[in-house]
Order: sequence, then C-alpha cells, then structure tokens
Amino acid sequence: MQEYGMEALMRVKGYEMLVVLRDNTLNWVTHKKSAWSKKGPSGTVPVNEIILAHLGDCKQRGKRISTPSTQFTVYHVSRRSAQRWIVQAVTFTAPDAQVANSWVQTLQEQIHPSGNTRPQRLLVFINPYGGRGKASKVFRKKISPLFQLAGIETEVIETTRANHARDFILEEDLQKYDGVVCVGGDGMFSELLHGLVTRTQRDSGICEKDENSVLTTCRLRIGIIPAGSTDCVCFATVGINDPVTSALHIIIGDTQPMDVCASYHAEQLKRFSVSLIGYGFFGDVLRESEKLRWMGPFRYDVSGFKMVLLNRAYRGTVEFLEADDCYSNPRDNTRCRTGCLVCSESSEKLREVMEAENHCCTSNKWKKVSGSFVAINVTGMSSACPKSQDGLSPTAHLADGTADLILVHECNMFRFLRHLKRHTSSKDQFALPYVEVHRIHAMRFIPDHKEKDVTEEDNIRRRKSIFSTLCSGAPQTSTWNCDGEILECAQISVRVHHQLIQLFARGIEGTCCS
Ligand SMILES: Nc1ncnc2c1ncn2[C@@H]1O[C@H](COP(=O)(O)OP(=O)(O)OP(=O)(O)O)[C@@H](O)[C@H]1O
Repeated sequence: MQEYGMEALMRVKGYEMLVVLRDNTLNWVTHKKSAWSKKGPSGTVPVNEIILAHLGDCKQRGKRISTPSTQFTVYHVSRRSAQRWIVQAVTFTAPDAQVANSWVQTLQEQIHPSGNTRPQRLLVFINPYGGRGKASKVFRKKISPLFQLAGIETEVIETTRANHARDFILEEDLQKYDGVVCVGGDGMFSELLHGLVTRTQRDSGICEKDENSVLTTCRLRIGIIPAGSTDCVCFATVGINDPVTSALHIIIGDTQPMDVCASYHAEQLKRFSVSLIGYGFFGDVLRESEKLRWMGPFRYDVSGFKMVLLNRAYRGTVEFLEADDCYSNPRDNTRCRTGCLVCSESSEKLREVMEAENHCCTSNKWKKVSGSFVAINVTGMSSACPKSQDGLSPTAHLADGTADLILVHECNMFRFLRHLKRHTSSKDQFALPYVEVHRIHAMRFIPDHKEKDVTEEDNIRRRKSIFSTLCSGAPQTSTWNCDGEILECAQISVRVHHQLIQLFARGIEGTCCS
C-alpha cells in the first residue's frame, strides 16, 4: 500500500482540529491546546477500519453535490466495548473545497488499494426460521443498510428448506461472488461449510471421501451474521454475538483462516465440523434434546440435567496422533487472539512435522488410551459461547492444524459436575485426576462393544418417550454429537484439516496471555 502523509487544519463540530493522515492512520486532535481552549472530539482510526469517505455531511451521502463542498464525512468502525463494534460518522470542514476533495480521494484510494481484500459482491442466505424467526428482520433492518453504505452488492436468498443453502453452493456459479454469508445459527453455518468444502474439492478434482486426501482451501470466505439460537462459531471467532459487529468485519474484509475436522466411519466421510465432536455426555445430551425440540433452546439444559443424573460411561479405546507440544499445549494458559503467532506460523511447522512423520495415518506416533469414559470431546477451537466464556478448551487455536482431545474418565456424578462447572469459572477444568487433555492432529475411537446397525425402528423406539431411557437399561455405546448433528455410530476417526476455510473475522481481539 502506498503511504501518504497529509495534514490540515479543519473544523469538527465547531472545534479547530489538526487532522493528520499518516502511517495508515487517520488522526484528529484539538489544535493549540491551552488551559483556556476547550478540547474537541479527538479520534484515531486505522485506515483499514474506515468504511467510506464522501463529500458533504451525513445527509448528503449518495446525493450529487452540485456546489463545491468544503465538508466531507468519514464513516468508521468504533469500539463500543471490548468486542462490540458500531459505525460512527465524523464530518470535517476543510478550509476550501479543493482540500476536502483531495482528502476524500486520498482516503478512498487508501481504503480500496489494489489487491484489496474487501468484498464487493456477496451471496447471502437467510434462514427465515432461525433464532425464532428474527433472521430476516435482523438482515433487513441492521445489515442491509450497512452493506449499502459500504457499496457492497448482495444477492439475498431466503431459504425455503433445510440444505437449500448447501445445495445452492454445490450447484450454482459462484465465480461472481467474493464471499458467502449466512444469517442464522450454527446449523446455517454448517450448511455453508459443507457446501463450500465439497464444492471446492469437486472443482479441484480431489476426493474428499478419502481420509488421506489433502483438501484444497476454499477461496470464498464465510461471513456469519448471528441470528440463531446457537451462534457458537460466531462467538468463538469474533468474541461476541452481535450482527452489526459481524457485518463490519465482513465490510472491512477481515480474514480468519480456520481448521476443519472431518469425521469418518467405515471409510465413509460423515461430516465436517469446526467446534465440538463429542461422544458420551454431549452425544447423549443432543440425542435427548431432539425429543424436546418444542422447548426451544431450554431443551439443552433439561437434557443436560437428565444426562448428568444418569451418569453414563462408555468403554472403548481412543487412539490419537499428538501434536508437538513445543509450539503450544492445552495447559499453556495462553489464548488464541487476533494475529495469533501459533496459528500464523503453523503452516511451516506442520509441513516439517508431516514430512518427518511421512503421513499422519501411518505415523508411529499414535498413542492409545483404553477405559471407560463419561465424555470424549474433540474440539477444533475453544468452543467458547456466552454461557461458557472460555469454552471447552480455553487455549485451543482456530487455525494451527490441531484440535484438543478431552477425555473424562468414568467418575461419579458429583465429580463430573465439578468438571462441567469449571467451564463457567476461571478454574482449570483439566486439573482433575479423572480428566486428561491432548493436542492432536487426528484421532480414532473403537468402542469395546460392537455397535449394532441402528435402524429407523431403533430410532423411533429411542424417541418414543422421555422416560424410556430412564426405565430401560443403559446402552453400551453412545453416539457422536458433531457440531450439533447426531452421527449414528460409535466407531469414528477424526482428522484435522489445516486452515481449510476462511471466515470474515479476525479472531477475538485482546492479549494472548490470560
Ligand atoms: N427454510 C428452512 N426451513 C427449515 N429448515 C431450515 C430452513 N433454512 C435452514 N434450515 C435448517 O434449520 C437448521 C437450524 O438453523 P439455524 O442454525 O440457522 O437456526 P437456530 O435457531 O440456531 O437453530 P438450532 O438451534 O435448531 O440449530 C439448520 O440446520 C438449517 O439446515
């Protein structure tokens, strides 16, 4: 980007200010500060957080200005609180129209340099039923005006059925878009994830079903406007579930690469996921909650409570390929934050590891733990959410090619509750003798008991009554909860695909040490 240095005396809200554009930052401060002069509204904005600069004041945006204007207005991102972003507009009055004109031109050139990462055309999917039906209104009232302000063209599709968005991405021409956006919850995000990953592999002739395939990174970035009842992916990548904040990350073209886990059963690809893959407790909670859909989001609390009381454990063997802990480990007490070095340096390190190991599936660095488990969780990111601000694994990284494997060995109900409770406090949830955690590249689980092929009849019987599972004996195998979708199998293998997708986000802003 070409560096400009400009400064001029201008007026902002009647105050005389020195306005400086230097080092990719726009800065305005009260001129000639003295004990008697009143301080004006000073400000500093990085140029990449400016949305638009135009001649005239706010009311003249988009209008043709016939007389030369000495005023110009800058719309920029402003931080209302730690993670919440809003738009603010500042109108500057320059000494003459020529100065105003040259500032607008320079600012616009700097906002849109060549090779700009800001999207110009987006494909937007709205789930009209997401989050109790508020998604369409959220988009129309809050988001569409912001995209218009930024000059972003949108093609908006209100979905009419489940998998509408996924199927559209799989079949239609996507060349004209710079990104895809979902307005909805984690289920909608998952549709975009599956559509984009599968489409990208198909277009590049890669067999995604083969566990050993190196998958191609998706070109299109994904934007998430949170409007569902569960918005965990947004929360863990932006730090807040706020539609306006997410829209601003999209507008300024933030990019956050992200790892994706692929789950396989019987040599078949089952699903892609980015947050939780859980067996035992979280698998059972999801299965139970499906029977209670009519309760809305409250169903997770009810089924969670029930499964804690039942205190089930499942026998099996977990095998995993552990990551090198000289780069990071799940107990190092750091946090993956904007500009995370562990993530940004991971490509080089992973290449070295993979070359040394030959291939992850044949590596002899696999470790094995057999036993009886209350929960087996694999999480590709912290899985933070408003209820658990630090998530399942607070130090997990978004894009370092690893996931965290958390094993909760058989223990009584109170001990398991103690572990769960630590997800909502600052206490270390892994500092318990019956919990172990490993940073991994891949894992496999083999249940001790041979799983029956689950038939539709079995499913109907399982769903029949809320009390059926309380009355019948405990099942010998559980099922997997894969980002909120049930996988009807116990045996599974999981592989982390490094930086397979990119989001319009920048990770959570803040310091990397807790
Ligand atoms: N028009 C539609 N009709 C029915 N289902 C849809 C439609 N559009 C999307 N879906 C499906 O609805 C599911 C839930 O959507 P979404 O995640 O946006 O909302 P949510 O409120 O967070 O839902 P939940 O908490 O049930 O996951 C998704 O899995 C998606 O496939």
